[in-house]
Amino acid sequence: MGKVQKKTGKGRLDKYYKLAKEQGYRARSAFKLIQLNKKYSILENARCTIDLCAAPGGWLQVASKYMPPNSIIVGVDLVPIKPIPRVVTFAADITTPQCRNLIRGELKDWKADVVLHDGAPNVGTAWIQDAYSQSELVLMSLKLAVEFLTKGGTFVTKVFRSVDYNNLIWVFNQLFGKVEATKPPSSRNVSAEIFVVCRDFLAPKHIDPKFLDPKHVFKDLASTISSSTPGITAGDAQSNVFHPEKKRRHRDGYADGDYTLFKSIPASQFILGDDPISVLGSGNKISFSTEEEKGWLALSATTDEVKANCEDLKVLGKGDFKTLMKWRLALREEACPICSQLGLDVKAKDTEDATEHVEVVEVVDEEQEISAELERLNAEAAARAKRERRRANELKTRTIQRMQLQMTAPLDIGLEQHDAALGLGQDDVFDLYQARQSQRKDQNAVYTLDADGDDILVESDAEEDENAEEEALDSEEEKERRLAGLEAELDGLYDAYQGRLRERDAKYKVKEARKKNAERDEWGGVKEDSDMEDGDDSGSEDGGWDKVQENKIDDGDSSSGESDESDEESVPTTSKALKRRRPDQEQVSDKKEKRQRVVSTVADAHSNVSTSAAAKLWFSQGIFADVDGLENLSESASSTEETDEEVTESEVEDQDPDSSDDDFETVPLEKDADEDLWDGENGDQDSAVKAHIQKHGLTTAEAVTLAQQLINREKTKTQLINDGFNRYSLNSKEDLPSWFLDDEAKNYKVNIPVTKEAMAALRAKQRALDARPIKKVAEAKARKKFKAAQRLEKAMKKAEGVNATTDMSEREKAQQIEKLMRKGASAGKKAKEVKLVVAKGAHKGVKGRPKGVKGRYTMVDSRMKKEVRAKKRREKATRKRH
Ligand SMILES: C[S@@+](CC[C@H](N)C(=O)[O-])C[C@H]1O[C@@H](n2cnc3c(N)ncnc32)[C@H](O)[C@@H]1O
Repeated sequence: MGKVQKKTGKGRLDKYYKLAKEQGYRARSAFKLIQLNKKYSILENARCTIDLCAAPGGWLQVASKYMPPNSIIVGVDLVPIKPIPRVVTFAADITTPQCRNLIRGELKDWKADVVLHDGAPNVGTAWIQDAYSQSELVLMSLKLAVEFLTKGGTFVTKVFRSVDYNNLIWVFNQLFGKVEATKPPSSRNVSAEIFVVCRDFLAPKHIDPKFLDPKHVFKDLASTISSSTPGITAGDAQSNVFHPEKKRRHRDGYADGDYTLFKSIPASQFILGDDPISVLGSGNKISFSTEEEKGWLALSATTDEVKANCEDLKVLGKGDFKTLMKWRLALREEACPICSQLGLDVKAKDTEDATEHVEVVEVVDEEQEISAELERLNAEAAARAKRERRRANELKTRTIQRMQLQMTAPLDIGLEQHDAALGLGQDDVFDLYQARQSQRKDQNAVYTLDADGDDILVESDAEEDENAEEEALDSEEEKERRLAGLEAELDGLYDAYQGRLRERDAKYKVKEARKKNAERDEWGGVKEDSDMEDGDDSGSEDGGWDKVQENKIDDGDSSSGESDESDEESVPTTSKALKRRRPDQEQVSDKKEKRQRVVSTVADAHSNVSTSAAAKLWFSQGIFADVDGLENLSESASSTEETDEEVTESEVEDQDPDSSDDDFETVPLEKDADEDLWDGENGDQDSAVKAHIQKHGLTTAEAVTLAQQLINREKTKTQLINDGFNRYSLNSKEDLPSWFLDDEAKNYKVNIPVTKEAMAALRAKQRALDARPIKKVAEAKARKKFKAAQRLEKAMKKAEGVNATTDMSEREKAQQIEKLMRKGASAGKKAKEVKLVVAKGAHKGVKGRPKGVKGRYTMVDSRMKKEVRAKKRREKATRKRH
């Protein structure tokens, strides 16, 4: 097939397309013929068929399939058709005599029963053009059909619903007995095609050649476009330059006496004529030959553009024609003396068409402009609204997120209470700059940050307070205080956030539960010593708590100084800032500081903390005899386990006035196994690690790798110690916020390589752990074992009794003992087996023991099971209804 108008998009691949593919048809159009044949039974009785415009051969395939064997099928198309069995094909133009001769040569004297035509011209221009050529093609195919069809034969053709349609049908009716137009279901609705089935060919002896002459058949149509302009023929349908798609072929030939192709039209004909549009379409040039016309040339309305346009009308576009029409109007309206002399109404009916056209175009342009402008404004407004909506949503989401992360605590924080600029938590509390700025706004001072991030006072509103404010703000102390306050707040919020995270963590929950259990076990009872000066009883339920309080009091004057000296690193914050914290800020203290302080004081405090009775009992076992520093470990453990509440500095100060001078507070250590092992800086770290390893073994792949390397002598102890000093080991953690340190700890560390073997060892260990039976199973097994042992023991006792008796002979004794021992060794009574005997066949209706059944038995009925089930079902249904 040549160029075929393609239906684009998914619609092209419709069900007939798929069917055609499935059934091996070359074109989906095959189904059109199948459906036509189904309706009119065209092919079944045909012995000779000619298919005009047959490529790629879909219709030929159908014809070959439905026509009787040995029938003749001839296909013609402009493009060659791939061979089809039983089909002869030619490549020829059906409008040419050559095609006719080829068919004649093939058919010889035969006549065709059916002539098919599904032609579509290969022009891809405007639809009206297509339709016209299609009609011509139809007439050409009809010409061939009437030549080759036998009397009573059928002609099937495709026509397009166009102005030519009725003319064609009229012609068909002259030549065929029955003419019917139909649109098979497979023909797309979007297509203007329609199939005309002309049956019962009349085969008149003489056919008027006009019936087959497009010039005559479509004559009426051509004449509908009349021309009142002298020298312009009806064939000048193309003269409407504003509708070039309605171009028609020049089928009337040249006007009488005018045989030239180039036409020069006098300007007066265009200006004064009734049909200026036709003039523009028919001529090549507008000439100014008369004096009058030359006079128009001199007018201002006749611009250079107009003159250039008049030179060659064939190259003009729509816009140029509009210019000429406007020029014509202008001449007629203002400059043309003839018009005024003639009293011509410039907006007269004769020019209405053109005038209207031009005006409409202008109005449309203006309207278009306005609507475009409107559209633009609307789009802008919509975009703006969308942007605002998005921004609001983002803000909302951020706020919610912060609330969820506990980063925003509206009205909980001193800053926010005073500062509306923070938008009740809408703004980021981590924005230090903003926080400071807003804080200062309260004090009517505006600040900015210098290059180093320090505050610089830019201006101050309230002059009265200016000096005082400046003093306060500029002072280092004030700055430090504020900074410390903010950081403390941040830390507090971060701790709360971590707390939340931990609460959600299942492992943490288990750990907490264990801790509680341990606490329960280790509870030291009600404090005996009740001579505490402090009246605060918040934690007094716990004996351990009280003891820690005592320790703190003791430490306040004695140990703090010592610790300070003995372990300077562990108490890094001897800063004045902490001392000067605001009361509300003091409640939130640095987690790290707390930890360090406790570590430094626990060692001194241990003498005051008594170990619980259970702990004493436990550690009194021989196994712990050689373990160094056990006391410290156990004591620190008990003290820290018991004191998991925070103690504020103020409380410590309350308890001991001397301690107010002290630079640090004693806070109970938050018990954390890992912290004990890896983070603690006390002397017990090694022993704690040892204990942990003894209890759990090596639990990390890194540790196993290192251990294996040591054992395999790949590394020496010295190398390992040296490896311990790396670029991270001397990093100071001083003054860094805990959230930062937590984050650093995750990523800022040496990557110890892990070997495959280490991983395999750990996995094997884990598998062994997993393979352990669960507690209940282990208990059941142990119970069983225990009972077996008991039985055996009992049997032994009995056997001894039997042996001791004098009433029995030795043989009898041996028999009895053997029986007893067998019984004792057996696994106890076995449930006796009950045999189920189905009451059917030989057992049906049997009373008493059925034949061949030994031991215990139960008779069962095969129906019983079903009936019981049915009964249950019924009961259930009745229950539901109630
Ligand atoms: C829709 S296709 C025919 C499809 C065909 N019925 C089938 O089922 O495969 C139209 C065909 O008409 C052919 N055609 C158009 N003008 C022609 C002409 N003047 N002579 C011969 N064939 C022509 C085109 O080459 C094109 O292959």
